[in-house]
Amino acid sequence: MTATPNRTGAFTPRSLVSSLPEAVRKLHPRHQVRNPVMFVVWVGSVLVTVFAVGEPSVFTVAVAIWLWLTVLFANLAEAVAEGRGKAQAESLRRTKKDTVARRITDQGEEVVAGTDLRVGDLVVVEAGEVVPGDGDVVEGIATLDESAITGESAPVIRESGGDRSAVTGGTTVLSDRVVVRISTKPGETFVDRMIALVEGAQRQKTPNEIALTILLSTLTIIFLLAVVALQPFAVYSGSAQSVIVLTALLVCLIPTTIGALLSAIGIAGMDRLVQRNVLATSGKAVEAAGDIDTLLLDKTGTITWGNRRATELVPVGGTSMAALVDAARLSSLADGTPEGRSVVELCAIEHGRSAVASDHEKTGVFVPFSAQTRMSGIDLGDRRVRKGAASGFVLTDETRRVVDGISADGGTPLVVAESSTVLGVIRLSDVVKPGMRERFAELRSMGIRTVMVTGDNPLTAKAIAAEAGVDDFLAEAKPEDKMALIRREQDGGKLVAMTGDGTNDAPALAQADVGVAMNTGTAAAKEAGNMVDLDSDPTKLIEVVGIGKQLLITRGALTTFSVANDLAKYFAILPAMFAAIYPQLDRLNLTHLATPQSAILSAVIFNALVIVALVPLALRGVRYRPASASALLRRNLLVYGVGGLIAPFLGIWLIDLLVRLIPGIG
Ligand SMILES: Nc1ncnc2c1ncn2[C@@H]1O[C@H](COP(=O)(O)OP(=O)(O)OP(=O)(O)O)[C@@H](O)[C@H]1O
Ligand SMILES: [K+]
Ligand SMILES: [Mg+2]
Repeated sequence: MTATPNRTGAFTPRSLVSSLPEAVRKLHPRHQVRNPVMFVVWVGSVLVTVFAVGEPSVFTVAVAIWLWLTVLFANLAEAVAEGRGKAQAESLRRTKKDTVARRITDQGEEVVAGTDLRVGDLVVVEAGEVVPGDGDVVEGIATLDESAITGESAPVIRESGGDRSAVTGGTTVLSDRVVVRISTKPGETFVDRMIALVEGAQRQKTPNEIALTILLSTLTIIFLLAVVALQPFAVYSGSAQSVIVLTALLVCLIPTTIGALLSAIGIAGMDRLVQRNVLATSGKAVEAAGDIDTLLLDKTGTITWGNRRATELVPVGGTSMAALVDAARLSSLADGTPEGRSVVELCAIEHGRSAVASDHEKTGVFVPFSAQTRMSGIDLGDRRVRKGAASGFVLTDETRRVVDGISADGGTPLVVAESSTVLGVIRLSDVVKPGMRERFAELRSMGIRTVMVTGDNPLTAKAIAAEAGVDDFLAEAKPEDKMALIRREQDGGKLVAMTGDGTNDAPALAQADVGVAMNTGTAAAKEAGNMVDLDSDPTKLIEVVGIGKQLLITRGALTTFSVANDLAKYFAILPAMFAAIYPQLDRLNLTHLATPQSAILSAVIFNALVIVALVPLALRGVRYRPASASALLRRNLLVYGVGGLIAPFLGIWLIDLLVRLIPGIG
């Protein structure tokens, strides 16, 4: 949500220097073979070095040095990108200090090391203590400082029973006392996984990256053949080229720019998510986010604030207000949902009824709310009191009118009934978050369809959908309906994203191409999704889509630039190389490079410097405004394609002005 203090955001030139040792370490061939384009440069560097040692000249030594620098700069790009994650992993490790846990036993409490906890253990955590492991609050409510994980210093509330029950090891309880059931083994906690993730230990090439690598390798082979084929032609015309010149030419022509920056772009994309407190378990998910066609959003808590509160009681069928208040309160006394608690509060504040159950009331059998029945209530003696969605009751015309009236306003009607007699209706009010309409308009301009999914009735859903400006809605949705909707969209060839927090959401989160689980959500939801939002902000999905798009666009733009660049280099260098034999070619030698040697060396230097120059862009991502994919493509081809064609002529010409001053070259 807000900028977080412990996140290393912007690229600084200093990081180029501090990443140098790592870049040197990456010169090892074991690392280089993973990147075919750069491996060719590496082999070329070795070759030229051997020749330079055998027959040292200013030219050969200079070319050898700059070829090694090319490889080093590529390593540097990757090392800088990784360095940011390492800094973060370091700060996370600090939160993993040795904790002690107060484990509950049959005899009472015992103090054990946090590392000795087992899944299912119950531990007590009180104000001032550190949560010893990941788990769910099973008793009590407390405020916690989660800044160790999220970087966000504002306290958060965690409580038993609801969608805000998950706590993370390493965070601190600020007030009150909770009992936590441990849900993960020591060593496999969320922080452990997070460290592995930001360090890139698990990073694998995504399918898109693999496809691009194959394309780049193919280009490399084509250029290799083209350069080799040049030699007979050169020999025939009496100007056989040296291995050094041919190698230099090859390096200039193969797509080194994108080859060098590809992995940094991917790492930086993950990193941009981390900076926004989203952890992706795979780079594939980040890419999928950039291609999303359909976005599923919950109504309550995502589009609306989610603190849905009872605001009014409407008796029907001649029922007295007192009788309705009595039944509404009774049905909610043991209902721990925010909705249930707000009903009890309304009865207490506006109707003077006690907010706690009497001893007699405590003997009732509570019927908890479930998303399946959409109902909750109590059986007390021979009284059967229920409240819930209107669809679960038989309504008179009068009640139907009240229910529809509340729904049409965007409120949620809860019908209250005793035995089979409807007594009245509770109005639950919720407010659409500000700025939603603009966000959905933004998504629409990117070509993304938004669908609001809610358990609420169609009328309420329609009213809220219209107010918020979503494209479509699905009402009276049970959890399995979400999954069915996702399947339907996917069968139509669409990529689908959704957010969720409940165990109920887990199947749908797993089915979605991008499933963002809330950090407060249940362990099942977090396992099922491929991203976790530490801020538990369901609208974060919109930013995630933006980051995914930016990743794809950055990669596309730099690929375009790289290939255009290589083509331009061909026309910048060749005329200079052959000008001596074919004077007519000199007319093509637009930039009037001094000598063939200075032309070659300038091109190699330019080729290497372009990599460093583009590191900030690769890490930051190209600037991105919401627009349709085709508009973005057009703009990118124009800016990066044309820019890529012009840059080498300018750059090589400028470098040549300096290089020609070197004795033995100019
Ligand atoms: N505590 C409760 N007791 C009885 N009925 C409830 C309670 N809470 C919600 N309901 C009813 O059940 C319906 C479905 O609730 P559910 O939580 O499945 O979806 P929702 O919160 O309306 O939508 P969303 O999927 O956006 O969270 C609600 O619209 C409401 O009519
Ligand atoms: K190149
Ligand atoms: Mg709900």
